[in-house]
Amino acid sequence: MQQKKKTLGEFIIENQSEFKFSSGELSKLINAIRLAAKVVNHEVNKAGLIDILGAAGDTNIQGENQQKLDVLANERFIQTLKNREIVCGIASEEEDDFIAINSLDNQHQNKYVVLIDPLDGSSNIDVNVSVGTIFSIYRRVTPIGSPVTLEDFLQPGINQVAAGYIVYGTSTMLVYTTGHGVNGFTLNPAIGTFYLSNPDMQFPESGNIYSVNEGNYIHFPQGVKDYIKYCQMEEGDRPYTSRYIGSLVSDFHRNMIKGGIYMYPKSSVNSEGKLRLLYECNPMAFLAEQANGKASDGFGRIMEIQPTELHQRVPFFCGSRLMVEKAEEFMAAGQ
Ligand SMILES: O=P(O)(O)OC[C@H]1O[C@](O)(COP(=O)(O)O)[C@@H](O)[C@@H]1O
Ligand SMILES: [Mg+2]
Ligand SMILES: [Mg+2]
Repeated sequence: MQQKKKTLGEFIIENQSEFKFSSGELSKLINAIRLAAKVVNHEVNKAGLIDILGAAGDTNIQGENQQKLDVLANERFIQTLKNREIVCGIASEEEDDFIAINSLDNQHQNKYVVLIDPLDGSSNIDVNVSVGTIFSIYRRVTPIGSPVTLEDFLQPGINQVAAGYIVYGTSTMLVYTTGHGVNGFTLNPAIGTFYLSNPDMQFPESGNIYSVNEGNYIHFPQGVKDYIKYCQMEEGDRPYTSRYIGSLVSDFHRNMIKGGIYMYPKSSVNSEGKLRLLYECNPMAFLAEQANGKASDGFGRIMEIQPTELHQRVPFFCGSRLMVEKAEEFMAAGQ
């Protein structure tokens, strides 16, 4: 049965023709991400057996204690991409600044930059709850042949050429889009091959799951408080069910399959929310929109925000279209 399913490698080649004047560079890049995903998956799976649990002892530019697995996943993805000389720059949650890839012999000839959240859901690493990796790919805006600059990274989400995530859960899946729908691939760990298990993934237009850290409730804007109350009221198809894993990738993945909304609003303690625009919100927004879902900062489209900083945060509302629109209504009313 599985053999009939297309492998990720086959899918990448078959879909290369979707890109006009394709040089195969994007295919090579997605292949490199596939490889790094398998390497990190292998490490994640044996987390309890080798010394990669717990804090690494440093803090990243977000002021967060880096977990050993944050650092390891960061190194694996960066090394895999560097070794293949297919990107001209990388930005990561775990790196203060972007990394310019200037290998001498190719004279800055590569046209893509990659932004990654190497390990998403870090608070869940030590407790064996599913975590993930998030990636976002842009074509550079500075001329090929010149060194990459910050400008190449500070692009609005609408410019993404590809985005995706890997979820290291009960099974390991790689889910991505190149602007032609969203497809999910499940890893067969026995042979190390990703198979197309979830073609053309779609958010149900609405659902009955809401995902938010209600521990922050008293700090939320009135609009969010009112929307949460709306979700909990006995009326129509409500109350909804509250599900919050604390890993954006896993909460998003579940809501895409079952229908639901994920929220990380701003609050009186996090003035811009917690999630990072460039390597968390934009890639998930691209996937959501490609799967008929919606992604907003509570008032407008995430992918139209013009970034100003590499690690900037934005409020995030993402999921089934009708649920995000309802949340936006409450945000507008709560102003
Ligand atoms: O513990 P909180 O404040 O609810 O935050 C959980 C959120 O923070 C994150 O862990 C942030 O991502 P990182 O783990 O990559 O820093 C999201 O995955 C998750 O949804
Ligand atoms: Mg994250
Ligand atoms: Mg992270």
